[in-house]
Amino acid sequence: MASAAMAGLSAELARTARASALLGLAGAFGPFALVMLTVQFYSLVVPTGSLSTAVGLGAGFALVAVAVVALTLIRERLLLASAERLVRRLTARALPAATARAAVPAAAADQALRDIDAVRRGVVGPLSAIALDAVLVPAVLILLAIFHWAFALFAVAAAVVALLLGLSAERATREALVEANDASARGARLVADAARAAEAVEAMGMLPALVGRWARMLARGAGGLRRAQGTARMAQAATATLFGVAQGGAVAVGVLVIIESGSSVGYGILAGLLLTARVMEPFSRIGSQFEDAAAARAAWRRLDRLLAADEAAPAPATRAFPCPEGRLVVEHITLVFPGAARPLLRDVNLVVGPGDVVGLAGPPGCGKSTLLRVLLGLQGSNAGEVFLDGHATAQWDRTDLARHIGYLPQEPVLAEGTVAEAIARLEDAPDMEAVMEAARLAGALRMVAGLPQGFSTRIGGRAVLSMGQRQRIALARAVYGTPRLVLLDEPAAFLDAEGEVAVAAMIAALAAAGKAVVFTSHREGLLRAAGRVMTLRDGALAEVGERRRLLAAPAARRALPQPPRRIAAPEAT
Ligand SMILES: Nc1ncnc2c1ncn2[C@@H]1O[C@H](COP(=O)(O)OP(=O)(O)OP(=O)(O)O)[C@@H](O)[C@H]1O
Repeated sequence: MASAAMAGLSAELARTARASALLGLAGAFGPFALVMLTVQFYSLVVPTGSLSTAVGLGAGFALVAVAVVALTLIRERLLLASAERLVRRLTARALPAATARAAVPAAAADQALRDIDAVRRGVVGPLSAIALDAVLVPAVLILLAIFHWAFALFAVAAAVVALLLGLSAERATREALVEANDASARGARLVADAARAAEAVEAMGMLPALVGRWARMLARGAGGLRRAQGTARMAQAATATLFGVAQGGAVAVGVLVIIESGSSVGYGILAGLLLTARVMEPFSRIGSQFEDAAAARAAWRRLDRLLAADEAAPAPATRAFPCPEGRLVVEHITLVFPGAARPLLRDVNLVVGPGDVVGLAGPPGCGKSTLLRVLLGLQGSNAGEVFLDGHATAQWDRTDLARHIGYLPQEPVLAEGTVAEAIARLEDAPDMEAVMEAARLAGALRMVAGLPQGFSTRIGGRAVLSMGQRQRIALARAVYGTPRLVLLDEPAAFLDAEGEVAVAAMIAALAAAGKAVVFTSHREGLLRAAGRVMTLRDGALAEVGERRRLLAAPAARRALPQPPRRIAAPEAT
């Protein structure tokens, strides 16, 4: 299944290839002229010893050489510009598609970027140069025919043999090389995942098992790869031999031409030699490029599959909407992950008005984080819709919607930069007053003040922050600016009791300021900060009754009428 995006890119590449080929044809007059000048040198200067003719021919030679270099440079520029455009457009399409669909977005994005690079190398690498040089062949053949039809015929035969050799070797190695490349991409994904959990891998002795898996994955493609590489090398050696034989053959043809025409003109042989080499040259280079070609082809296929899946579930056209209140309405959301036996979310309905605080509880894996991702529009659903102030979030332009939303993901990953930049959502010139206000609200001011350079401390590199410190900065980022809807996934997961109190205070302050707040938590203490507590059970969202909530609170439990205490009878002996 070819994606429309890749079909469009491939049509654009074809246009670039045609333009480059035309430039190449124009450039073909260069080698043509160079051969003619070389031949003239032998026929005019060698017998007469005329210095002025030699100088004139030398000047002509230099002029033509400069023109050839200029044309080659223009062609290279054209290819580079085209590759750059291709990379830009592919990145803009493939990166969001990869991260939106993958279970581990960072690894998927990494793979997509590596694939884009492999495609780029395919466009600007030696393979495209060979293809473009091959378009010169007809021009050189015409030139050969001018000397003698026998040269042209011989060169055509030699080129056809070289081409057949290259194509059959390519066909024999193609699948194995593409498969090996896919296996290596899967192995790279495994390593990327492992690197993210490097400490757990080492601490729990999982390294040998991981290395074993990786080796098995590579071994699956290795047999085919070895055979393919063997075939490719043989084809390369055969082409090199053919190249040598063709050179000798051109001399033989030249000799035959001289004998047949009865002339003693030696320059015919020279021209034949030079031009036959020119015809054979692009074909002789094919053999060494199979692996790069397979890597580019495999990368292109993976990107094509990714974009085709993205196009099968197209993102609707979006626009900006006003968000004066921040009223969240969730209607009949149902979500079934592909391959799952049951829906993770089943007809979920929820209304969160300005100043409302909803706590989401439920056992691990029941779908709390996924529901938050659906509310954010990061995860689609099979049915139902999410509205903010009456506008479907699916139709909302993401950048515009993001201004009205604060989000704390479960894993507080922070981008490289200063603490202030991280809180200000990577704005180039953060509004320090707003940054400090967000940090104050998130209870992070004291912690940031204790960092070596306060808000200017760089995150990443050697400045390693604890999970708790990162979570506080990520909380400040969530409330930075003027979000109307704040969604927090386990906001106190990495904090101590004092931190939990600070988060509860932050939630209360957000509610007092009229923000709609939804947060997930396993902590009963924090859930008490919610006006309503909902649980997800078997995909259905239900409100926890007031009495059960109070029962969960130790202070309130004492205030409630207690059921008569039953004293356990001693066990019968
Ligand atoms: N993109 C996805 N594709 C397939 N399954 C997924 C995807 N994302 C999440 N799941 C599955 O959905 C289930 C719910 O995950 P989720 O993280 O929403 O649970 P949770 O209630 O937040 O759990 P916890 O309390 O442990 O954080 C899990 O079994 C998870 O594997």
